[in-house]
Amino acid sequence: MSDTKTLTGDPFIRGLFESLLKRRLFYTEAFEIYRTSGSLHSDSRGLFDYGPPGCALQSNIFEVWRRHFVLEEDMLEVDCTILTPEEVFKTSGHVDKFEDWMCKDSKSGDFLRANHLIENVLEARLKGDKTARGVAVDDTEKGDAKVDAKKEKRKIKDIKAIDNYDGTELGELIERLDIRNLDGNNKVSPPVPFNLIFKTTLGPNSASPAYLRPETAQGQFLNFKKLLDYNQNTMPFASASIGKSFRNEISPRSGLLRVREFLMAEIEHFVDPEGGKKHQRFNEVNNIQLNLLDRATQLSGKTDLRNMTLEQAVEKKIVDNETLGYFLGRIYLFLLYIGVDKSKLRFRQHMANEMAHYAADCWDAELLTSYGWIECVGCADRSAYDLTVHSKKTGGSLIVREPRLEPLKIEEWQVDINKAKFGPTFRKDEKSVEAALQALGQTQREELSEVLKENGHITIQVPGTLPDDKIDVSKELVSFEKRTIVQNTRDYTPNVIEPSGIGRILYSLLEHVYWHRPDDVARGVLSLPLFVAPTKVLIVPLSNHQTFILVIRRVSQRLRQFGISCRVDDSGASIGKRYARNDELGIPLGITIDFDTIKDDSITLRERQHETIDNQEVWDDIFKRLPEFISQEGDD
Ligand SMILES: Nc1ncnc2c1ncn2[C@@H]1O[C@H](COP(=O)(O)OP(=O)(O)OP(=O)(O)O)[C@@H](O)[C@H]1O
Repeated sequence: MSDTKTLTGDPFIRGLFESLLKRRLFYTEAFEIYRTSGSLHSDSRGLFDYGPPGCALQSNIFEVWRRHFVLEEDMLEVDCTILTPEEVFKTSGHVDKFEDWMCKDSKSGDFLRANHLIENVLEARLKGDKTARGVAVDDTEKGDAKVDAKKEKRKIKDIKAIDNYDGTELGELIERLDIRNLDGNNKVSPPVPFNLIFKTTLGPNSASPAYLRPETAQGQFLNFKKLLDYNQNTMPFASASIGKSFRNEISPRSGLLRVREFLMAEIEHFVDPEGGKKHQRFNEVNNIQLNLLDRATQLSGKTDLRNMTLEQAVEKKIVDNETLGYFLGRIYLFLLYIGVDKSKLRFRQHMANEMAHYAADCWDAELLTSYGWIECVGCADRSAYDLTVHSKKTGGSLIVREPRLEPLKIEEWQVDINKAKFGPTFRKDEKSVEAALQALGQTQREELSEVLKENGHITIQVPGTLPDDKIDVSKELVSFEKRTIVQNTRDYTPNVIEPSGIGRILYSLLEHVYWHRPDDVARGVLSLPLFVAPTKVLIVPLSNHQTFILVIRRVSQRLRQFGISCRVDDSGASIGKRYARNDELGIPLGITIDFDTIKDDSITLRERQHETIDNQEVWDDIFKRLPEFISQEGDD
């Protein structure tokens, strides 16, 4: 657990905070009554239900996300299917590579994610936690093992090298440092790979394997051509999607931060790879100052943040390009808008070994929580990888064709096929042989034309042909010739910049806005900004007399007509108590209905904190009209 502070500088106590969220039904563990009855296996963890304030908060955050990104940037929103046939995830690489390394506790049978286990044990050892000491460490007491733990921890935690360790490397560390399960100090098995995607089948005959998507991105890539047409063939453009994703996390132990079913909001911004990936609106964010933890700093083993403007970061090539920089700026503005604490936000660049091999650059917006710095939004330059692999696999065109301002003349080696003889010679293999010839690069074509001249035939690789995937093609069937080609159009596969995240933001935001009054530690306050607060107004009547009931009904109806959510607390508790109780729900405004209200329609309006309210004019207008809401005249 990381030692974080609340808004008021008090130590953050996770137990109290989580009890508030559960007590006020922000969320609850799914199937809880089955779990408490003992009839569920512990493997069913990592699944949660949101209650009324959790749902409202989530949908308000989405609403802001939609307005901030989709509407503001004119993005093309899609809602793609979750169930995905195996072919798609085989091509994208998820079936083979979407894996984490897993160990098993030799006694309890618990499964543990190997890299997290090592990180947690080393961190605990460095804090002097005796239960985290394996036998080897006990033997050497303060000696080498502690030094080892320090050295390894720095390498692993700060340089994030461990994210790319393979099973052998993780196994070697576990063995050498005698890493054991923190829960019970039992030895663990050597790590084995575990694929995180949930498998199922489509249709009754189970012959069509499918998966629940672990990200929303692939659906957006597969619809690229249609979206480009919809966008009247204009580049650049972005698609966006909000929806559920599923990952069979090995050990979902960090509450809402690591769950098996979560909401994802992903943007795929398609951009021309030529011209330095400039962004037309970069000037709108270039002065934003970000706290960056760049690759070079991490390589030197440090975690100092570099504060600089986005303009400087892109100029110095710390951030690879303007488009990536633009989205970092937009993510920053979004996070601050919904109430994230600026001092607990940093942007961390991925180390080369953390990124997918095709990624050009990648940054995570990380939020400081009691679980440490948590990746909440990833922002990656995925290059042209996904569109290229899907296009290669299916033959479908996922490219942009643009008219050239000036026709381009180029000399190119062409493949000429003698159609009349080709078919009868290769029969069923005709298409594959032709495809293999057309797939030859310029240099290969030039070399093979020489071979053809000398030997009268060439041998080429054609996958799937007998006996050994190799085919002889004679000079009667094919020839190579260099010709000048005039190109009036330009074809290219766009690169993709992808900001992705959302589920983890909700929990981290709640940690950031949580605090308690000095005299009431058990009762917390959630200082959520007005626009994301689940309920906007608390109505507190001073009496339960019939005349009050009518006024309360009228006020709450009027507020709802305006789309303003409200909640009435007409319990007998004191006003102060009632406000304090509802501060736990993050309600920013309160209306007290008192005896003056009955007499002259006046009300007392309470603002939880004298904070600046976003969109001040709208609220000024509402405040001005509040008396009107409660006046008799407007009564139906
Ligand atoms: N198990 C999860 N629970 C909640 N949100 C998640 C989970 N896994 C990923 N996310 C969210 O999806 C975003 C993109 O996922 P990405 O694939 O980059 O995560 P990751 O690097 O695999 O995460 P980790 O290494 O922590 O497992 C993350 O920034 C995070 O907001």
